[in-house]
Amino acid sequence: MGQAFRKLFDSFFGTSEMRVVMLGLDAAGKTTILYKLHIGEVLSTVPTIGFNVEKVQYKNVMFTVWDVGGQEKLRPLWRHYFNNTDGLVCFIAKMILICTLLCNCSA
Ligand SMILES: Nc1nc2c(ncn2[C@@H]2O[C@H](COP(=O)(O)OP(=O)(O)OP(=O)(O)O)[C@@H](O)[C@H]2O)c(=O)[nH]1
Ligand SMILES: [Mg+2]
Repeated sequence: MGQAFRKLFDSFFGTSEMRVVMLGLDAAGKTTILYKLHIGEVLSTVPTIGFNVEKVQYKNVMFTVWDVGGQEKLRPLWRHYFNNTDGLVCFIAKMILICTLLCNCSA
C-alpha cells in the first residue's frame, strides 16, 4: 500500500520508476523493440540467451525494461523475473499484449 501511494505521489510531483518485463516466444521482436525504445534505432539482433535490461525514460517515468530470452529451454526461467514487476508486456507472434500495469506482482 505504501509503495502504491509513493508511486502515485511520484507520478504527480517527480520522476517515478517502473520495472517492466517483456516476455514472449523467440523471434517475436522483444530485443528489437527494447533497443528501438532505448536508442531509437532498429538494430540487428541475435537470439537472447538470458536477458537484456535497459532504462528508458518517458516523460516523468523511468522504465527499467527487462527483455527475457524466449527460446523454449529458457521459458522455465521466466517466473524468476516477476518479482517487484510493475508491468508485463507479452509478445504473441508479432502482436503485443500489455497484460498488467502497476500490479506489483510478487509471485
Ligand atoms: N518483419 C519484422 N521483423 C521483425 C520485427 N521485429 C523483429 N523482427 C526481426 O525478427 C528477428 C528476431 O527479433 P528479436 O528482436 O531478436 O526477437 P526476440 O523476441 O528478442 O527473440 P529471442 O531473443 O530469441 O527471445 C530479427 O531478425 C528481427 O529483425 C517486426 O516487427 N517485423
Ligand atoms: Mg531477444
